[in-house]
Amino acid sequence: MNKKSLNDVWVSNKKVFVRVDYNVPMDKAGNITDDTRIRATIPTLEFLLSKNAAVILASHLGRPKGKVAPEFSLKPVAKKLSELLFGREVKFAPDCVGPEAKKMAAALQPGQILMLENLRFHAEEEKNDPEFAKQLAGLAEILVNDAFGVSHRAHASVHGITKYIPAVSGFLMDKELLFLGQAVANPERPFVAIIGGAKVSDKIGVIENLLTKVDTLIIGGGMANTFLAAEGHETGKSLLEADKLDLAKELIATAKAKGVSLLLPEDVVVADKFAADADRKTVAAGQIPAEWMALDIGPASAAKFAEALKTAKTVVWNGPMGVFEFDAFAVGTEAVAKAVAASGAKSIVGGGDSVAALEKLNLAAKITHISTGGGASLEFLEGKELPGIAALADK
Ligand SMILES: Nc1ncnc2c1ncn2[C@@H]1O[C@H](COP(=O)(O)OP(=O)(O)OP(=O)(O)O)[C@@H](O)[C@H]1O
Ligand SMILES: O=C(O)[C@H](O)COP(=O)(O)O
Repeated sequence: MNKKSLNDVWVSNKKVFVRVDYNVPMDKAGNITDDTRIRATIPTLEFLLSKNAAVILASHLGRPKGKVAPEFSLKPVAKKLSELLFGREVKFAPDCVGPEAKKMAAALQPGQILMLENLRFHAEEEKNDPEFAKQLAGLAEILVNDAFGVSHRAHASVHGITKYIPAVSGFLMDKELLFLGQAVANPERPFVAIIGGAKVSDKIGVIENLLTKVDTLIIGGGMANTFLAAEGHETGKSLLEADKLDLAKELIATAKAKGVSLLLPEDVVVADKFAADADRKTVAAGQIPAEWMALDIGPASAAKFAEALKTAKTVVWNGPMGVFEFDAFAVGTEAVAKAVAASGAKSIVGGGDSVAALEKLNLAAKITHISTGGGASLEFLEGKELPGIAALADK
């Protein structure tokens, strides 16, 4: 990449504004249920602290819509970070701008960490407001952007701020760009992509772009129904996007024209209602009964997909193969998780559900790269320019 990274700049004894994506899931009691995004930034933080930088951390959490909302406070995140740094103090500023934040940032000493309160408590963050961006920039001398997960948003803390202080990527950002970048620009072949999840409409761009790059495209999950219907199959009460049938037909034709092997489910697990305890049976993809709905891929599909993954050298996976939240319909997603892990390919996985399946099966360690980006990794795979990355300083 022709962008400057943390290794290219002098940070010793400097005040460094580190934008992270600590938008982590929490339960109702405010406990962090998955700290992956926090742990993923530790290498950047350890490096900065070892260089005696004064670290000012900023993140958003949730979508508080520009208003102060205590349930979206980053305070529990500061506590968790302190634990992950073996008890090192993480100071906490009650706001990300204003006199208190300014005072605390000014007083911060080399080797200390200060976390600012949720950036999205100010509507100006999402509006990319120049004055707000200037205030954030005023707290530090340089921006280290380690927030890959938010790099598809042109927000003040990742975009506007770079007009006032130089911006470089952190090590997590570097890692994301390296693995995702290599997969789309220079994949070792065969390159197999697995796309699942609820709707085709969410992932049209990704499917279109991947069709120009992959050798095999596997489609599962709810979105597969629209493709099955496009091939003339009856899909009963399954989730179906009738307005995307022509598009699905076009995508099938594009795959054919490009010589991409497009794999759709050949059998599905159908349910008599959308419920964890629904009656279920496995049927051929072409024989979904009128009153039933497909909620998972069947065993023959899982075996077909696993076969394609066996020889893969690069795998990209996003989205579950079925209604993974219900144990009875998580079998297909788990079978794909096992096949991706066993493939020995360079594997890149994004999307909360796919990662959760891998973690449940204790297979996450077998994956080459688990992306911390949801929407950001999808937009990257679509081939879009991400504003947070475009704004980094050129080399
Ligand atoms: N056959 C199906 N019918 C209805 N819903 C389905 C089906 N298969 C999968 N889903 C649903 O798709 C949802 C996930 O789709 P989504 O596109 O959000 O996936 P994702 O990219 O992995 O996103 P996330 O980051 O939230 O995991 C799950 O809630 C799952 O229940
Ligand atoms: O979780 C994410 O994908 C990022 O933190 C971005 O969050 P957003 O979709 O609310 O901008």
